[in-house]
Amino acid sequence: MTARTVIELESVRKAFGTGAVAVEGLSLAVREHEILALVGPSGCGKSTTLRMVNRLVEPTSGRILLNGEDVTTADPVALRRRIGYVIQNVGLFPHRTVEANISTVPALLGWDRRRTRARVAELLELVGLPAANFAKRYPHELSGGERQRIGVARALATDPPVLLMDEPFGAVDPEFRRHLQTEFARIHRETGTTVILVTHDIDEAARLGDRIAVLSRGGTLEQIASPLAVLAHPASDRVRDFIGDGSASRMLALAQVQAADLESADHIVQPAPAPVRLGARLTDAFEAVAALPGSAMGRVPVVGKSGDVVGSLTADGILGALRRAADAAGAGPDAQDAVGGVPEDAPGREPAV
Ligand SMILES: Nc1ncnc2c1ncn2[C@@H]1O[C@H](COP(=O)(O)OP(=O)(O)OP(=O)(O)O)[C@@H](O)[C@H]1O
Repeated sequence: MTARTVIELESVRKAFGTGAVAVEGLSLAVREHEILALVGPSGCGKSTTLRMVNRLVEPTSGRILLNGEDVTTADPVALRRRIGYVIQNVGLFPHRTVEANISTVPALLGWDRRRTRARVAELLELVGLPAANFAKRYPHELSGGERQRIGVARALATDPPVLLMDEPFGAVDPEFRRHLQTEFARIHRETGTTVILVTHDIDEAARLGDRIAVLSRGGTLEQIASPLAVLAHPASDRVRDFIGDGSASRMLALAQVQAADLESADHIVQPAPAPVRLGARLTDAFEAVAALPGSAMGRVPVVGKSGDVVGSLTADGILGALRRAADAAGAGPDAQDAVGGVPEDAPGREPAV
């Protein structure tokens, strides 16, 4: 089945008055419910691309369609109410409470108090900041991470079908950033909103993105594919340079232990070491094998859903699994989607957060 396209950019170009061409002939399609991570080096046109979707920036030429409708002919205010927007440092109104901040768009739409209050409570619950503790606070009474989550709640207030996020976790320290990414992956699973996420961080893109679009200078699309396909088969030297080192460890975090990677359970030395689950991330399997005592002969048992041992795994098996995942990513439908086009549905995967 082919996923529905929600946002489509057709040969979009943006030249600023200064003569700077931020985006040149960019075509890409964003599928319903996916997180498309837009990555690339500083100044390659990521933010400009995002801001053209909600008309904070007007394209010089080309078309941008939202559910098949040309956004350049839509009323910009009405358009922005249908598209949530989250930026670094959030931009909460400092003199308004959390509740009032989240209620901004519902108030503009004339929602009554009861409906608005119920929605605020629901959203605060969703982002893990219960209304009883947080609704009446002011932004300066929150940590940076809490403000960021309020920004997400505010952007989701009227349940927009599309969410644009520009470096949403950029302002928080790396450890908490990881936590917010995990939280956001959960929120996304619950809401199913279609998301374009701008980030310069390939790890964030690989963790959160269903697909990654890699741009190079001048808003040129180098590759659009699943995280595994981008890591295993970079489409150009520019993509390779952008990804840098560490692809193998990133791929370990994305690929899973599958039945095809297992050897017989007969070779497991007794007493059996703690098992790894079928479907676990290869990173977890790798750590389990690395932590084995010498007596285990480098082999961990693997259990299925019911907890029964279904086979065993060694370091060689993990390498084989990594190769299989890389090959599958290269052969998958997304691999053909090197530049533009509307690829077929990718197989669903659990976020690697
Ligand atoms: N309002 C503007 N006027 C003139 N040039 C601009 C304007 N906004 C962006 N640019 C230029 O367009 C190019 C793309 O900028 P953009 O902010 O979209 O890049 P980016 O990939 O989001 O960068 P970063 O990762 O550093 O935020 C840059 O060369 C930038 O200087």
